[in-house]
Amino acid sequence: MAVQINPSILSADFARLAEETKAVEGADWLHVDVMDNHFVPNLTLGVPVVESLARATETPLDCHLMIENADRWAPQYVEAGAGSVTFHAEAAAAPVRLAREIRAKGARASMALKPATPIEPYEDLLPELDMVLIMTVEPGFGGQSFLDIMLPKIRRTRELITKHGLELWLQVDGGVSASTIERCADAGADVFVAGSAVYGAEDPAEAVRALRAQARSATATAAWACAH
Ligand SMILES: O=C(CO)[C@@H](O)[C@H](O)COP(=O)(O)O
Ligand SMILES: [Co+2]
Repeated sequence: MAVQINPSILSADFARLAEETKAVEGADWLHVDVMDNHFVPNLTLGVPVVESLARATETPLDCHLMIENADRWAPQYVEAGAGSVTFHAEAAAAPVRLAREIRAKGARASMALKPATPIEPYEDLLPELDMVLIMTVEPGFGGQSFLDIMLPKIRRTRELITKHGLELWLQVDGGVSASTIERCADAGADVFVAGSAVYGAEDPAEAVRALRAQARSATATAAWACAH
């Protein structure tokens, strides 16, 4: 099973974003946290910055929208150049219509769940998606501690993906580091967002390689992956 490591530029230096994208060359995707100070109590960046980032790097952009009114805004991030757009289930009025619109515009469609939102009500939506994001912290800030009470939700989500024979990716985001990534991989995650663990490291590109190696070896012995 392929694993992917997506550094979050939330932990990068926002005054040097173009250079910071180069510091993680070799990463699978660049994770871009969009926050509107309404859905979460923090404000980051919007469409114009995503347009500039898309021009500045060849690494595809994985935009994580922590914003209200996702139905209105998410398609604009595809137009801005994102290769994957994640909206929050809690912020989308019509998630099926939105996922179809994102795909029709040419990007991967992904849905995120806050820690208190269960996956089960969304089981029937999974075929409409390319990725599910299980938040392993409360969204809003980098550098928080990993919530290991989310591991059962990661396992249940992986079981649903397997049960329906789907190809969708399972992303985890929040507190993912050398000390937590193996538990996430063992539970069923295959796409790992890491902000402080990558940009806080002396050599961010080396941190990406090390996290990938750890995730790969944990996946190799994980029951969910061996059953494939
Ligand atoms: O979406 C978010 C936070 O809301 C994340 O993408 C963080 O940016 C991850 O940062 P670390 O927890 O890895 O430092
Ligand atoms: Co994020």
